[in-house]
Amino acid sequence: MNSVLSIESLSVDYLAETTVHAVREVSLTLERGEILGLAGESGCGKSTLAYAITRLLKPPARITAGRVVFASREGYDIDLSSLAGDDLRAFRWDKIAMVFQGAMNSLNPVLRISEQLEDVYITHRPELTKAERRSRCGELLERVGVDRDRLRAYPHELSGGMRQRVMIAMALALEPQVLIMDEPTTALDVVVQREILREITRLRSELGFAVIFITHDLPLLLEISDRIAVMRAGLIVELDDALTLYSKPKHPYTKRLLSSFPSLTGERGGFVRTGELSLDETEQTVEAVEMEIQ
Ligand SMILES: Nc1ncnc2c1ncn2[C@@H]1O[C@H](COP(=O)(O)OP(=O)(O)OP(=O)(O)O)[C@@H](O)[C@H]1O
Repeated sequence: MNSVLSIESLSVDYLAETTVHAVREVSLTLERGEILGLAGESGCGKSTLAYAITRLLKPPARITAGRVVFASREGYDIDLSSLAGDDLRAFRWDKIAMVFQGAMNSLNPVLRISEQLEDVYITHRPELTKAERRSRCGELLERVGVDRDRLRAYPHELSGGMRQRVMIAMALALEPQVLIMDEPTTALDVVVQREILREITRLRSELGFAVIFITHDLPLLLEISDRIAVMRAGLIVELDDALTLYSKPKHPYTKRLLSSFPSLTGERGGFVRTGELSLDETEQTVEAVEMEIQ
């Protein structure tokens, strides 16, 4: 096993009027380069887990037990609870980056894309010259499928899909080893969503980072994930490779979740059963939707 992240018996409470046990003794290992899907209905604790991993939780949330350990490529372990302040901020961008659902709306409206991307390098790679920064920003944008001449654009001049790609570019700027994506494409239309997902799976093969991909959209997870964890009421109730989870679900809740997506039981679920992420199939789906739109 070659894991990059170990989550060990992690528990998170919200100390509100009544205490909510949002995450309960969750243990997970993320393998280097894998896409791990995290599925479950609204309120089951997916986002809380993501925030807890990256130590972005704010009161009234509190980690009450457990730890998260990052295994560097160089062979040393970092217990995230030992980091604070600047070290934690640097770690977050450098090693583990996050993309949220509404991320595209967090671009600064009065700054050009180039300035916002360059800022990442000014802060985290101060040794780079201006010319090196410029060229890296151009490469970054092209990597996520956006033309480098869009560097001069302001956020409002880009579509939602493009802005979300810019956010993904920004998350990848320092070549992190783990990318946590919480509903990163939910706000986008289906065609754009498909294109971005394809980009993410391609970049993962190219750059070798691991992904924790969070969504309530189980069919989508079955397509893109190597393994899937099903979460319910703060607990991981089942964790298996995507095909086994689909074809031989063990937990009654997983069965119920699967049966709540008719597309998985009808003909269109066929591609999932092959166990392969077929880009042709994805293409067909995109084409079908494009036809519908016309
Ligand atoms: N600030 C808060 N104060 C109190 N309880 C909270 C707070 N934030 C979340 N919770 C509770 O914690 C539980 C887990 O919420 P969380 O947002 O992590 O779930 P989720 O699976 O990500 O849901 P969604 O898919 O809707 O984002 C829920 O019961 C929620 O009501």
